[in-house]
Amino acid sequence: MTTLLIAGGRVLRPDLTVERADVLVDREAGEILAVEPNLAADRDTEETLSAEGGLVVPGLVNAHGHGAMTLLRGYADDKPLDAWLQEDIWPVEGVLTPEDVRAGTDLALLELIRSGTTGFADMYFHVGEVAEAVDAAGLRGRLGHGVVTIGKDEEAAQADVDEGIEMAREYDETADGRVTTALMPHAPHTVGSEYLDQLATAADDLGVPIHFHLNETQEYVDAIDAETGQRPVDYADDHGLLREDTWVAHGVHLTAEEIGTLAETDTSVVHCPASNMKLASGMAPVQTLLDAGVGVGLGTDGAASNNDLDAFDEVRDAAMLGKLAADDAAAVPAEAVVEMATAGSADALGFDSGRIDVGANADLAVLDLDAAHLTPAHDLVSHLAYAVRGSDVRHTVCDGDVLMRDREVLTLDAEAVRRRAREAASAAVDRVE
Ligand SMILES: N[C@@H](CCSC[C@H]1O[C@@H](n2cnc3c(=O)[nH]cnc32)[C@H](O)[C@@H]1O)C(=O)O
Ligand SMILES: [Zn+2]
Repeated sequence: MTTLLIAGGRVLRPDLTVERADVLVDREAGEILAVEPNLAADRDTEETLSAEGGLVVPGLVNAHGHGAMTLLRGYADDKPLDAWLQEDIWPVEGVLTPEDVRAGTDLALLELIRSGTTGFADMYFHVGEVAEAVDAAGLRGRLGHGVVTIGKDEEAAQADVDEGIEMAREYDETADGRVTTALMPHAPHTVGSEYLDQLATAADDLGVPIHFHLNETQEYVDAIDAETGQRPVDYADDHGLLREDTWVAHGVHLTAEEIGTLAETDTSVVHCPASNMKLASGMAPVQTLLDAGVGVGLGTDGAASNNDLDAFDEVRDAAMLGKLAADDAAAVPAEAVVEMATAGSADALGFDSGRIDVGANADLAVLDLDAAHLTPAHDLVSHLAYAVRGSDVRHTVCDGDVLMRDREVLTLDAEAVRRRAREAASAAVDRVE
């Protein structure tokens, strides 16, 4: 066994207390071996990371996004969801090559590592490229092909469903278990009902979870109502999409009955506050979801509706918007948002991560607390919720491997990644214009 020691700092524990402790990691198993004060390096210790003056936190988990949309960051802003997708985003996505998706995903992974995110969910296409990128960059990803059948003839629709199933089969449990998959119908109204049934059956066959956009805008809710006369949650439930391992994105426009059904079926909801604000989709009832016992995680959504992948921004936005939505400054407190971005998102994705504890995945980040905007330090959980930024991350570790040391990313050539993404983005835009 070889070990990695993270020494000299304070540690955020699963109960959100902070203690002085070192963290010892089994590199081969990718697991945390010990969390105790004064652990010394021994002959098994290959590497020591300094956490002096810092705080060791679980690597954040970004539970909803579209990685390669980094290529479209700043390409089209200030529009509502439907117009933005149909007029701007989908035309460019239509010309993206597998190499483009690789370049955009690499850029996303670079940004995630640099801001202390170690686990994420990705709904996109050319999933083979995404899986290879995640394997090489060293993060943990739950990946899927976003299936859309609306507006396609039967052959094309079936081909998209088949691709979703094939990708989930091919890449599940690859990259030493860091890459897992899910079946990802884009949304209840963009995938035909017979195809939803096929995907639900495939999820049983393959033993993988289901993920989709749910009740993101009033228009999305109205589309299902017009088609079926049902609320989308009932419709999704009738098609067997709501399960203990299902996680849905957004959940902005939900009735009390729908929230009850999500709780009963153990479906997790991933809140994406920045995307919801930017597209004016609405305010998710986050405190009501928490009160109902629904598992809640956090996501950035794609970089084109955010416009960055810094999960610490999302944590702060979730607390702010949660209070506004509940009209109550005590709603969605600091502890709740920190929990959502760590254990909440990890649980939603089925990762044994999101907690610094013996036996958990060694997915963690070390934050530098030595900064003007983090002074003084009355309460570090408050800082995590309201003041820390992704740029405060000093080291990032996933599965026992160091992905960033002293702000130098070790698994990606940052310069080359940015150059390739710039080139891919401008060539793609040139092809549509
Ligand atoms: N196979 C599909 C692609 C689906 S990937 C997932 C899709 O979700 C889109 N997307 C990004 N953000 C959002 C959102 O907030 N709501 C709904 N869709 C989104 C994204 O642009 C991407 O096209 C096709 O051929 O069109
Ligand atoms: Zn999305």
